[in-house]
Amino acid sequence: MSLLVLENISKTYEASGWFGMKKTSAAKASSSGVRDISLVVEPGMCLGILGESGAGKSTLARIVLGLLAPDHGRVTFQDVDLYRCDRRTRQRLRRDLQVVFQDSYSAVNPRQTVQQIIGEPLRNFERFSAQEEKRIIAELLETVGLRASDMVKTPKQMSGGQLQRVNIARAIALKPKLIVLDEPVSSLDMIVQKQILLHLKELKQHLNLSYLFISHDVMAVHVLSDQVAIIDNGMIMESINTDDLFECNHPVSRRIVHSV
Ligand SMILES: Nc1ncnc2c1ncn2[C@@H]1O[C@H](COP(=O)(O)OP(=O)(O)OP(=O)(O)O)[C@@H](O)[C@H]1O
Repeated sequence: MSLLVLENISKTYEASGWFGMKKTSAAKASSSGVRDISLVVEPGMCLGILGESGAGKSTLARIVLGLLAPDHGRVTFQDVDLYRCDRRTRQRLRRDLQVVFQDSYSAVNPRQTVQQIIGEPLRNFERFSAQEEKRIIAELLETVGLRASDMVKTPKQMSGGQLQRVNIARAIALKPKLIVLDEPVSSLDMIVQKQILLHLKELKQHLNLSYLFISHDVMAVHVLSDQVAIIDNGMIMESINTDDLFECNHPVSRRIVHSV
């Protein structure tokens, strides 16, 4: 069974111009989200979605996360139609479908401690004793390369890279099946980017995770992904094995891949 299947997904944003005036048809076309996207994520696989700014990557991420209903097409996660199931089923699926966003600081409540941040999904979905929860959080911190003693810190006391590790710990806390990584290292410096990408790769193997890795960075996609879908203007231009990424055929794919 495939973990995630997208079939012919399209989403067009309602375009209104300045002061609510209607846009011209050319402007409407340019604000299109995604068009006729089909893709599959198998268990244990990292599918990279590579595209330039405005290509439709975040739109796709929000559709996969159940946050933005597509106009057409179907999203099937663990054999369930994500937009045609009841609320209870969707909530159950939510624990297997986690996300790490680009901006580590805005993804957390600045007033919470690391312990409270990582503990949130545990409290929402499980019923551990306070002691057991603390033990799990300590273990999660060590799994992502931080120290158990970091749990008393607040986001302000951490670097961007450390805080992104906290976000990763929160995302893996419930042992999900799929994590949507929406530009998870783009706001970090090069050395930290590489450390976190390699760590994500290790975690994928050890925890048998699958990733949908959204990025504009061809090198990052190359490090982490098994397969890559190159997206431009809301459409998939080419799907390719990562090993063949630099030999892609489509002229638009070549432009994107060689634009580094
Ligand atoms: N809420 C919205 N209303 C109108 N148009 C939108 C909206 N969100 C996105 N768009 C348009 O849809 C297209 C795809 O945007 P999206 O944010 O998905 O791209 P992206 O690849 O994630 O870009 P970036 O890397 O810059 O975040 C763009 O043309 C964008 O202007």
